[in-house]
Amino acid sequence: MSANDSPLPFRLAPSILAADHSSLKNGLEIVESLPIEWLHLDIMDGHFVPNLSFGPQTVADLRKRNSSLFFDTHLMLDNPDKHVDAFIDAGADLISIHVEPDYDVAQTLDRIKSAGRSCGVVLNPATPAEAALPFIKDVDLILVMTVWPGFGGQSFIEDTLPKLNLLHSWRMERGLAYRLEVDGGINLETAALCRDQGVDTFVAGTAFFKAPDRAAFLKAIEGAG
Ligand SMILES: O=C(CO)[C@@H](O)[C@H](O)COP(=O)(O)O
Repeated sequence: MSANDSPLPFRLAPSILAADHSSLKNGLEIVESLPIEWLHLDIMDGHFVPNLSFGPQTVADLRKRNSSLFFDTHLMLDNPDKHVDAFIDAGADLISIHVEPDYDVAQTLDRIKSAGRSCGVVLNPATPAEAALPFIKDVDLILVMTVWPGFGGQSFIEDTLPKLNLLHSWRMERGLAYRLEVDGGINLETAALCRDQGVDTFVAGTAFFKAPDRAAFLKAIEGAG
């Protein structure tokens, strides 16, 4: 075990954004066919990020399929406070909200927790780790974007690695148990770089859904690093 090993078990969260949107049910079943606990759901508003994806109805419909997957829901919205209740009602297990827009982040995290759901904060590539500091005692997860959010299939930004290291050392020093998650350009090589910084939770869209052998990919990424 290296000094940078996470205290938490590995999780792969395939991003359903990279699945065929004419049948997200099929995407869900692909993930369920493997020993994977988490599913990542990317919600984009076309304002905070330059793309649109899907909304609470889609999350609710996927939830209705009686999936036991943990719905790791990433809100890329200008006004997460206005929409968070809809995602709670839709059955999201964890809701992560960005710290960059102008709204009451602490109050919105409280709403998520009061509904009995897990909560997280998200940092864009240029947002310093310090922006998460006011919330680190209250969150279950910190998500570091390793690409600019909005689109799948982008290249990993290596400048984010020191931020991961800092967020990992803060949780170790303070005895905190938040997960450290990365999202964007994650493949076997970049996952290993992140694992070296203490990351335990890996979102993968393209690398997972386009893998010729997804079971082999899962095994390899679990051992990466
Ligand atoms: O949130 C986002 C993009 O904004 C991500 O979840 C991407 O969907 C990850 O896709 P890949 O980079 O793995 O293709």
